[in-house]
Amino acid sequence: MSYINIKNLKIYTNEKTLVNLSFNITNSTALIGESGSGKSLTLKALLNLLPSSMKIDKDIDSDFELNYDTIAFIPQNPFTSLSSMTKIKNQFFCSEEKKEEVLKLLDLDKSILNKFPPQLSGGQIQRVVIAIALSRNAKILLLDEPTTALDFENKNNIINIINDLKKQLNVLILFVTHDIDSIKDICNEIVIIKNGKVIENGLTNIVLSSPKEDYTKRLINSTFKNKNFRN
Ligand SMILES: Nc1ncnc2c1ncn2[C@@H]1O[C@H](COP(=O)(O)OP(=O)(O)OP(=O)(O)O)[C@@H](O)[C@H]1O
Repeated sequence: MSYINIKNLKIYTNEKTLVNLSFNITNSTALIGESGSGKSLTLKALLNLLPSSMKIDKDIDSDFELNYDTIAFIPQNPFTSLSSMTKIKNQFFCSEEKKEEVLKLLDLDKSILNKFPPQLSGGQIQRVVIAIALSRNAKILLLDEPTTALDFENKNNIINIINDLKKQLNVLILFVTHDIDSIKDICNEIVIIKNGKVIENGLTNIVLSSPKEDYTKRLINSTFKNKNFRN
């Protein structure tokens, strides 16, 4: 299995430090925090997409180069990452065999290749975006709140699919969300952040069953409340 060791990541402007943290991704890591805690900036730093007004100091060790080919980014709103006027088959850049192989992994029928994105459901679009990412043989999936825009059924589908992929493929996962419920079965490690700093981290089942910090307890409780509300 590959690894990414974020020894230090500091993101700052002339006025203040927004993110200053370190954590490892050795299998599947969830990055959890309330709004404004620095989740998106951390992802953008890994993708080299920070705005030019921000400065960055980073010391990252990994056993592969982090670039467009090795990082697959699954955005919060997958609709924006496909071209709506282009058939799905023309949004892949790989062999026909590879297309069929990744569609199968994502439980998508190959008839989808001849459709345009607006003809698909939100859950199908999400899976197509992941299929395209996997067709590039990415080594890490960066998932930015991938369940937020989905309804309850599609959300469960995508969680099951990510879980299956994790078992079948040798791919690292960094799953960013404020919804702890969606990661508890996927990510073996959890990193809780607040104001750009790590508050608590460790194995998911341990942190969730005996959180040390009040902030973590609050996040867990709010997830629990939301779950009751949704059901
Ligand atoms: N372009 C920017 N210029 C200045 N500050 C910014 C900029 N983008 C984000 N910030 C600040 O950096 C901090 C972290 O923001 P970030 O978007 O990473 O939070 P987040 O955890 O992803 O929140 P959310 O869950 O709401 O998406 C916040 O205080 C935010 O106001």
